[in-house]
Amino acid sequence: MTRSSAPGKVYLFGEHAVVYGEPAVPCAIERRARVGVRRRDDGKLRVHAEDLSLDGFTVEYGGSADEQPDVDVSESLVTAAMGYVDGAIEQVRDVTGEKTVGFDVTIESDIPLGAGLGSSAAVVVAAIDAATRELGVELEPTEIAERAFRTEYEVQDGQASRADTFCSATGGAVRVEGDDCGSIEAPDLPLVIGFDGGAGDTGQLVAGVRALREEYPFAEDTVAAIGDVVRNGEEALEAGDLEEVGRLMNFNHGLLSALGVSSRSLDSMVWGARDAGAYGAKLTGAGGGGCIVALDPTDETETALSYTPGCEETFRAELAETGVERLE
Ligand SMILES: Nc1ncnc2c1ncn2[C@@H]1O[C@H](COP(=O)(O)OP(=O)(O)OP(=O)(O)O)[C@@H](O)[C@H]1O
Ligand SMILES: C[C@@](O)(CCO)CC(=O)[O-]
Ligand SMILES: [Mg+2]
Repeated sequence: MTRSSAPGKVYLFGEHAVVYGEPAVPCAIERRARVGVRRRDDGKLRVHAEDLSLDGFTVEYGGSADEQPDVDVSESLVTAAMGYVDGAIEQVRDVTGEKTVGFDVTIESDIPLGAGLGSSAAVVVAAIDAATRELGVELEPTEIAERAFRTEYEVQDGQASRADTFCSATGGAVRVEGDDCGSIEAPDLPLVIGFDGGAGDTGQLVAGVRALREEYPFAEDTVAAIGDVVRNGEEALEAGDLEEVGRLMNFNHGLLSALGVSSRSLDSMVWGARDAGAYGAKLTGAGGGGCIVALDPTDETETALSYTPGCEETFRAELAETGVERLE
């Protein structure tokens, strides 16, 4: 068994707009997905996902596409989970040249699914690293990031940025603009997360923004305005000016809301954090439901969020300095 882990992330700035070439600044956090793999020579893929339903589930299939997995959980859950794992294994087969190899795959994760914390990227990055190493191939984090991006790109129907996968593979705070990806220095960030217990489907939310951009020219301007906010945010980060970073996060949330990707519970958590004195707060990731991220060095935001209707869980997030990590 070869195992790797990879972290989730929050966006300080720039989700959605990054899909259209604007810059974004995501930041890896200490919540990880761990993926263990063992080679199989019958070409089959057997996936055990501990956290995908209450009791987890196992699905085994292989060979031809008409061979349906035999499991007793909903088909949509299986399809969703298999898309990412399948895509990751396809990349592994491609890069190692072992076109017909199969795997037993076990996924454990403490990143909530579809909540804007990059669970999909973490699973794909950890799976690619573990499965290539199981076959005796060691990839650099940047190569893993590139392969993981291709997987997200396919699952999200040809609309994805490199931000989540690069951040998960390399760790730390990063800046992504098109195919230009790099690490940046960030000041100590007092990150507080609020989670509404819900989820959004990244592919669908990205498609919604795309439709809006096609229908209204000013939605294109909204996306460009997010780019301006990000560039200002980078300067504020460089200057270590957390108050300004917070103000720009607020601005960014308003623009995401205009693009239709916020929700009642996300807005109410954002306002809960602001009222508690956070420097700023915004939704993180694709939106639709899931998590907000706020900046607050005091305990006030966490306390306020724990009483905010719609907030199910609140916790402080630490920056993950390490991206993909080899466990054994
Ligand atoms: N623990 C897990 N086990 C199996 N599959 C998982 C797990 N965590 C995430 N996934 C896969 O990732 C999908 C969620 O990815 P999606 O991109 O919609 O949300 P996210 O990555 O959590 O949030 P965002 O992209 O907004 O940051 C799940 O439907 C599932 O296919
Ligand atoms: C919404 C989005 O910008 C971030 C999802 O975490 C999509 C992407 O970058 O691929
Ligand atoms: Mg995702």
